[in-house]
Amino acid sequence: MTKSNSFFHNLVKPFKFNPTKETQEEELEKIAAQEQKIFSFQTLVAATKKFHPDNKLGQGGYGPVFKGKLEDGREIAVKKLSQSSSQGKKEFINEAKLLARVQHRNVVNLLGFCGNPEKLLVYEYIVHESLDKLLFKSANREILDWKRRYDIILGVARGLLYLHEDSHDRIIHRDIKASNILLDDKWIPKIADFGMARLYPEDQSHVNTRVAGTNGYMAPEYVMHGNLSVKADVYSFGVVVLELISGQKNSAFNLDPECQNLLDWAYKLYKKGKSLEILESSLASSADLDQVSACIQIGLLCTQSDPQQRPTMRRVVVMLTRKSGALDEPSRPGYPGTRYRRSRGPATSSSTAGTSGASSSQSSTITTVATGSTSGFVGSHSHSSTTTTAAATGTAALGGSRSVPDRKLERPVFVCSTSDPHGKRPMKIQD
Ligand SMILES: Nc1ncnc2c1ncn2[C@@H]1O[C@H](COP(=O)(O)OP(=O)(O)OP(=O)(O)O)[C@@H](O)[C@H]1O
Repeated sequence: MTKSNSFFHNLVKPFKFNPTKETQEEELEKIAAQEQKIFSFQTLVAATKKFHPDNKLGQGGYGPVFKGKLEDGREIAVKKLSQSSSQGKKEFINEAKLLARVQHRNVVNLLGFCGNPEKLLVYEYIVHESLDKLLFKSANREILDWKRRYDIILGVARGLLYLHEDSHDRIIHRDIKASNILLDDKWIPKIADFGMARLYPEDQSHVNTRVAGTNGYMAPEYVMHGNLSVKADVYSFGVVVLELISGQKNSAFNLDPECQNLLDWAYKLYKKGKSLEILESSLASSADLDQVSACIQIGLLCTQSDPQQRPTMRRVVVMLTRKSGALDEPSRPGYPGTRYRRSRGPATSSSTAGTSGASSSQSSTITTVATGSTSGFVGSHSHSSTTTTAAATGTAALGGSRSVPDRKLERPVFVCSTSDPHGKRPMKIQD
């Protein structure tokens, strides 16, 4: 049955089977709610057994996530947005409706939402949950053999390409990392948390506490200058690629004391022609070594210091899927604290797309930082729980490192206050 047919069927059904006027109206309301993806609070309370702690899947920066089951049997994940946002109910619903239209095989499906009395988002439940749990916290990581890891790399690349170029409202994710990649029953990766900040805009007064990304995944130009573009996502994607290949977490890397982090290590080995040494040993039997070395090179291309040199996601997908052909030589990876030199030549069309607000933000945001304030970042293995914030006025900028007990701020964060008063609010890409 087509969608419009099913809508018509639903519309006439109550008149057929429910004789009283009240019930007809109730039914119609229900249908309208269904079509608009609005869930009642009671439905979600019942589905999660009153948000029972046993049903808690995890705690993210925006609030806890609970597993639930709807009356029709569908399993759901309900994200409870914590209360501190001043966003009105109407705006929330508008934004949620917009995001509900974002649909792609590699992006988590937002089933709907509830705006009152609490703000809740309802997602399809993804069986294998997040990649970080399997990759970094599980004794069962061999389950992710090379084929699965390669498919995850390709799927995430396609999902990001969709968000950047093909969705109705093109989106920069800003927080691509292993815990925001969920794996379904067929191990298909789904990007989660896209557009979260659209639903959760920050008050000006909260701007210096807004989570803007996660240590180890944030591109240097974003951390140091507040320059946000699609290339920041490309960078984070590159980190995830190298993490998937090595089984090492970039922000907790400690295998080689001479290397600051995983990227540094991968690049060093690459330059010596030994890049395959980063491959996790459990993958040795399942790996296609040509594919692995191509993926390492792509990971390094994505994490290059100069955002203009990084490929677009479209180019990444092409590189991942073509059978042969030489790849570009990656230059040194960047990470917060390193300086990068902009390439002098004209920007390619791909690299300029989406550099929203970059130039205007640069001067006022963090001139002091740009000259190399590095505290809290270099040597990420020794700073994995450092939090970095910029003052709302934009004067203190980087360098202030502190540990904050609040889960929301547990991770190192940076807020580019001048360029982006809404903190993590995802940017629409300029056409
Ligand atoms: N749709 C889903 N299906 C299954 N599990 C989910 C789903 N959404 C979230 N989870 C689980 O809930 C946990 C918390 O998710 P959430 O996205 O809120 O936080 P996070 O990504 O860990 O951190 P942050 O919000 O700080 O980025 C995830 O790690 C994941 O395991």
